[in-house]
Amino acid sequence: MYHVKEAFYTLQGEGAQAGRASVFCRFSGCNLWSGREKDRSSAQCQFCDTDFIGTDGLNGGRFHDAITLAIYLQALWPNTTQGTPYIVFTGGEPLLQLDKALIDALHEKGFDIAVETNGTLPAPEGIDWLCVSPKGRNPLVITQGQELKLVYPQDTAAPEEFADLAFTHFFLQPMDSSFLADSATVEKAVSQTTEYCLSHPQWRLSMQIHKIAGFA
Ligand SMILES: C[S@@+](CC[C@H](N)C(=O)[O-])C[C@H]1O[C@@H](n2cnc3c(N)ncnc32)[C@H](O)[C@@H]1O
Ligand SMILES: Nc1nc2[nH]cc(C(=O)O)c2c(=O)[nH]1
Ligand code: SF4
Ligand SMILES: [Mg+2]
Repeated sequence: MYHVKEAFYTLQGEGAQAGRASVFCRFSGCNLWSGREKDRSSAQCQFCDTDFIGTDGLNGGRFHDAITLAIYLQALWPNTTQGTPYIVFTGGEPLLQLDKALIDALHEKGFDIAVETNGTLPAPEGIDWLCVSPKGRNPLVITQGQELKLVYPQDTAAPEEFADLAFTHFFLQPMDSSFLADSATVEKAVSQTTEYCLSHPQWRLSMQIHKIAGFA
């Protein structure tokens, strides 16, 4: 059984594929936070910007098997022959649920498959675009992929710790803390990130363009 918080068609807002038309499938649940505000300060990941509890979001629900979910997700892609269909699995932590059966079912329908993961769980085979976003001291079990996208700054996860891993692209994404009780300003995180990228040209700035442009 797959638990999906929400699913929708939008533009990828982050990283090297930013601007690309994508079906997003947000799985429910995460291994680094319960998703409840009362648990945030004791969670292994404390700056999450996402509601991933339950199945009550747009197009959310429980899906019994891979074929049923793949048909449901395919219907969110427009009826066109233009471009390669692209799906992004996120969450919550998608690697708690994404499996080979669902990957195979979507490949069969012509999709390229992207995953946004915290990198602490093993990935099934067949993912076309793997984006790992380390969280504090939580050890990575995935140390290679297409994209390493670090939220910056994090006290306990400096870019230098990840710079030698086998990723094609290295991004720093300013921490959005606007929703946190003791929020530092987002502008400060953006300027710190900018400074870091200017002095360490291996890294590129990833702005969350969906938040700037105001789409999902
Ligand atoms: C909500 S997470 C879900 C996927 C996975 N659990 C992960 O952490 O990568 C999706 C992306 O948003 C990023 N993100 C989460 N909270 C953020 C924040 N407050 N500011 C900037 N990016 C954030 C994550 O690092 C990740 O790259
Ligand atoms: N447009 C858009 N792009 C995104 N890239 C990563 C997202 C995520 O929440 O994983 C996300 C999201 O929620 N919306
Ligand atoms: S690991 Fe990802 S989904 Fe889980 S709490 Fe952190 S940012 Fe949110
Ligand atoms: Mg998001």
